[in-house]
Amino acid sequence: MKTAIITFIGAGNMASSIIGGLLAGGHDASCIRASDPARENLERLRQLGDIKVYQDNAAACAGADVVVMAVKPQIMATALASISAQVAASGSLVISIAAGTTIATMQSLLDNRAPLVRCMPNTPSLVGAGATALYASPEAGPQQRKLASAILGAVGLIQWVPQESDLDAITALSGSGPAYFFLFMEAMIEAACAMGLSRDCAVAMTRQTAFGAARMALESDVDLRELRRRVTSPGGTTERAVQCFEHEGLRDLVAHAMAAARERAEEMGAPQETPDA
Ligand SMILES: NC(=O)C1=CN([C@@H]2O[C@H](COP(=O)(O)OP(=O)(O)OC[C@H]3O[C@@H](n4cnc5c(N)ncnc54)[C@H](O)[C@@H]3O)[C@@H](O)[C@H]2O)C=CC1
Ligand SMILES: O=C(O)[C@@H]1CCC=N1
Repeated sequence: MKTAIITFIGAGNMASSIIGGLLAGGHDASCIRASDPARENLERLRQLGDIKVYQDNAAACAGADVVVMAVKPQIMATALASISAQVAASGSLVISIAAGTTIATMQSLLDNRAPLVRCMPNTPSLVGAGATALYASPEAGPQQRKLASAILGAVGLIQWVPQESDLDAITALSGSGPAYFFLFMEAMIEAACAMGLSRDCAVAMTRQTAFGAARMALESDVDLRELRRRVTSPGGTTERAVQCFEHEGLRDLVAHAMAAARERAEEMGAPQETPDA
């Protein structure tokens, strides 16, 4: 089977991580294209491999098997308009990684029944440890779903979801999730410094603890509750801290914060009201 020609519209952080993953997985660099108005971003991408770079979105899409939309949501309408003719002519699969922009919005902007995949990756894709959920429009066939799996699977775990609205919950979970863990780590570091530890020591110990806990959560054959139980000696220090978290409403707080994130994802996906003339 011939190597798929994949065009990235937008050459920022997420595009660069996915391209890095594709190249590391052996995808032929000459079959990867990226288009961005910012020349310095294209130059940065060229350091990853000998990919083709463009400052003209339409030219970058001609003959592409897949077009990955990796621009900010507010740029999406302009960017899709710039490629709609080429996408229609080539029958390209369009994959969007933008938060909020729905399949219906994209299809209306592309002005055809283009096969589409919408997905929600996260920033750990930058280190090959991403978690991406995907949803396909009915027009996308099995081969195109397989291609999308291969592209996003190059930077970590992938999970197909059965309905588009699931992506809003995924955004609240794994899309925004890295920030929740960073916030918790920041709070631990601040508490440790307040106890008199040096900042360097607090940062090093917090980072390694997060890394070790994440590895155990991924690699252990027991569930999270059992892993937690094994740290918690009866009558000991962990028990005291966990009681404090439970009594002071950590679970409710997490549920509340994730509901707020999902609500925002839904707002971003809602059709924009046009002001009365
Ligand atoms: N940062 C995150 O945690 C996550 C971001 N996303 C989504 O990924 C998308 C990209 O995010 P980043 O890579 O972080 O943004 P970024 O700002 O690093 O990259 C966007 C790129 O688009 C380029 N651009 C602007 N106008 C353009 C146009 N008309 N045509 C082509 N390129 C254009 C910019 O020059 C920039 O290089 C966003 O839609 C975001 O919602 C999805 C999941 C997680
Ligand atoms: O904060 C945001 O809106 C985007 C989507 C998920 C992560 N960053």
